[in-house]
Amino acid sequence: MTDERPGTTSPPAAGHAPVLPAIPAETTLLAARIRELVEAGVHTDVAAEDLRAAAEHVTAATELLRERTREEPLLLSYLDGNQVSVHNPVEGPGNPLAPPMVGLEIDESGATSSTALLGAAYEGPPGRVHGGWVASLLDHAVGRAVAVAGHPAMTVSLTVDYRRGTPHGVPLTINARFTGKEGRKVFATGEIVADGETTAEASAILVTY
Ligand SMILES: CCCCC/C=C\C/C=C\C/C=C\C/C=C\CCCC(=O)SCCNC(=O)CCNC(=O)[C@H](O)C(C)(C)COP(=O)(O)OP(=O)(O)OC[C@H]1O[C@@H](n2cnc3c(N)ncnc32)[C@H](O)[C@@H]1OP(=O)(O)O
Repeated sequence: MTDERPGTTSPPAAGHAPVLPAIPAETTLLAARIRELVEAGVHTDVAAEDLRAAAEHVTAATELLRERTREEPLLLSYLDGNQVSVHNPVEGPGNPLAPPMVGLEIDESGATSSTALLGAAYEGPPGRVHGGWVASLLDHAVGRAVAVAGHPAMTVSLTVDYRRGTPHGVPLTINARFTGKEGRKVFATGEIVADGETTAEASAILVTY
């Protein structure tokens, strides 16, 4: 498929996702606006006629976006400079589902750290982030950590200990590190810290591909 959007690379060779020199600002902008829409949608208390009017605006936007679509799997569509899909659902700046997880600090021991701020749309228990999303953040973080360590792999086992509620609306720090390798099995741990307290910990087994 040929892509004629400005700022994108030429079409992908088979099996290789093109790397964007820079993610088009409009891609990030649209995802950010949709995130705001979702957050407004779960908080709103406007009258029924206003809900209906808003729904019509959203329908118009959806129809505009559907005018031209891509067919290839999202992970293989575009990668950013860090080799993560622009549309990854955890950190993809172009995916409104992604909170997104941002930044990737790597210390001298290889431990990784990123941040995320999840709004009320991610609520599970009252005032707290849904446990599935807590696990998603940790799954992604351990995947990132083993890739950074030179062993890209897929998670086959993820054990999450929910120590205390992970608050929404509060910046979260997500730490992860590669801890070892045995044949194709790669081991990693992760944790989420909010307000200086660890809210969840994970240990993971991943398998190289
Ligand atoms: C997916 C990425 C593609 C390309 C990405 C490109 C660039 C990426 C760069 C950086 C990445 C950065 C961040 C990552 C971000 C996003 C990626 C998405 C991450 C996920 O979202 S990921 C969560 C979901 N994940 C899955 O969707 C996996 C489903 N799964 C499978 O697709 C198969 O499972 C497979 C193919 C992985 C292995 O299958 P297989 O047939 O090749 O291997 P096999 O079964 O033989 O296992 C080999 C050894 O692992 C042991 N083993 C297996 N399972 C175990 C378990 N549960 N517990 C303990 N040990 C286990 C066996 O006992 C054996 O051990 P031993 O060698 O000692 O005998």
